[in-house]
Amino acid sequence: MTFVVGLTGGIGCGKSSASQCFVDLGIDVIDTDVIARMLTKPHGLAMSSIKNSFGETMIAADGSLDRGKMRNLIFLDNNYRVTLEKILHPLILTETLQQVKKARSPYIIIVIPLLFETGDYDKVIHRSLVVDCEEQQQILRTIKRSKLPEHQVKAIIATQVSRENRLKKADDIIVNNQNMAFLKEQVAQLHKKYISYS
Ligand SMILES: Nc1ncnc2c1ncn2[C@@H]1O[C@H](COP(=O)(O)OP(=O)(O)OP(=O)(O)O)[C@@H](O)[C@H]1O
Repeated sequence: MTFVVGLTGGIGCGKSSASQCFVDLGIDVIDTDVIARMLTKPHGLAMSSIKNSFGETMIAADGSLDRGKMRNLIFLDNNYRVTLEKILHPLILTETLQQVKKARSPYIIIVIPLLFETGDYDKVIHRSLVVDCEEQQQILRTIKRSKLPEHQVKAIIATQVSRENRLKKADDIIVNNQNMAFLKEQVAQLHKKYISYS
């Protein structure tokens, strides 16, 4: 069985940046956010269930999920979040497991933003890796990249597991509080370690 590392971290902490560093080292990276987007494209596997549960109002003109509208809706009422997650999470897990089977690198990284929130991947991963930075930096990076307003970024952070708990649960931590070179250096060290485990 291939050695599997679950990479997580709060919004904007640098999960995509860190996972790109692993890709550059030849490692297969499976990104559950990419899978979620694939499932909610026009004709995506999740779209008929989303239409049944939420109606046409959540569907954009091209037939994909209207992510902005859905984001607003699930902030309004947590029941909507639960409904959406009940549709998406099993489909994401199934697709992830299929991609794990196809992966060929010495070990695999799965990017799972909600790794510690869901527990869905406890039996899939051998080790957890948290990409961490200070909350202020996290907020600035997220605003810069997503153009979401600060209050919405803070609201998203509040729905995620706390930084303290995430760090407690981490097997490995990337301290992403400097530049890209510092991030790459830490990924290179972890790469050596994971190769030795695989
Ligand atoms: N070490 C770094 N140096 C400079 N910029 C960085 C660094 N790490 C991340 N960033 C920038 O911060 C922003 C957020 O990073 P990234 O997209 O990797 O985070 P993420 O955790 O994947 O975010 P999300 O949870 O929203 O998907 C991006 O614009 C990225 O370029």
